[in-house]
Amino acid sequence: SHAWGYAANNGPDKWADSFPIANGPRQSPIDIVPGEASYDAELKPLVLKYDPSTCLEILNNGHSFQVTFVDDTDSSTLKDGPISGTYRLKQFHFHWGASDDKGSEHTVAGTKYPAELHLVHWNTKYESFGKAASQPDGLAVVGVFLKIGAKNASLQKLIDAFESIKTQGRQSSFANFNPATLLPGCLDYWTYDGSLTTPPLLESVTWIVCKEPISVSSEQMGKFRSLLFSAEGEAESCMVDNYRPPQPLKGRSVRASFK
Ligand SMILES: NS(=O)(=O)c1c(F)cccc1F
Ligand SMILES: [Zn+2]
Repeated sequence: SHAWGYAANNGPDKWADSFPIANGPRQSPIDIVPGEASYDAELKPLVLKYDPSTCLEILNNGHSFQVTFVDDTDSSTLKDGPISGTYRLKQFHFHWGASDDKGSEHTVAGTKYPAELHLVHWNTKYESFGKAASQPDGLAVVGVFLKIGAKNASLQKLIDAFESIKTQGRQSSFANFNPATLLPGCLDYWTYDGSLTTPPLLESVTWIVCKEPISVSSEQMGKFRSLLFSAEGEAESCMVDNYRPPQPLKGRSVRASFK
């Protein structure tokens, strides 16, 4: 059945069995090689406008934890950057490792970060996230690397909610969180055409990966690893290593917004 996951029997190396697009021409993530990215002076600065009052809930979906937003108006949007039009924030989530030496999906010249944040936006030229997700210009995901360092007060607000979403399927209300507090100070980015990094792996994502990481303490990473893939009453399985490794570039170019 479609019970995909990150274990040996249902993980990234098995996804092509049920989702053949896994071997498609624009799959994500990729290894970003800064020396091979081409600076594009026509790329605009990102314009992110987030309204904390659109924050709805935090949930454990069995693959990651996710914070979901009300997306029936243009309150929280992404504009400019490499995209045209207006994309609405739908949710953000993370990918991380079992130890601090791995966890990110994108890598930078082979370097893995301990975690990666994804802010998922959909193109309002389509009527919903679901419709947009099947279109080549339907989604725009902003990726932010997490690097071990100082404790991050903004991440701590998410961590403080983990007790209520420990197991798969649990969700709890989560209000007035401003995702802008998770962005690095500098919004220089790399951009390329890619896909969802989890099944159904749809090739509908304009990726926008920030060059500058945000900080997370090692203790905070430990709290990420206290979440469970498993549901209540099932044998406990720690939510770790929920990342897809880099995929073939297949001739795509990666552009840089900075010199
Ligand atoms: N990882 S990702 O950002 O590509 C992603 C999406 F964009 C949308 C849904 C799930 C998901 F995992
Ligand atoms: Zn993701």
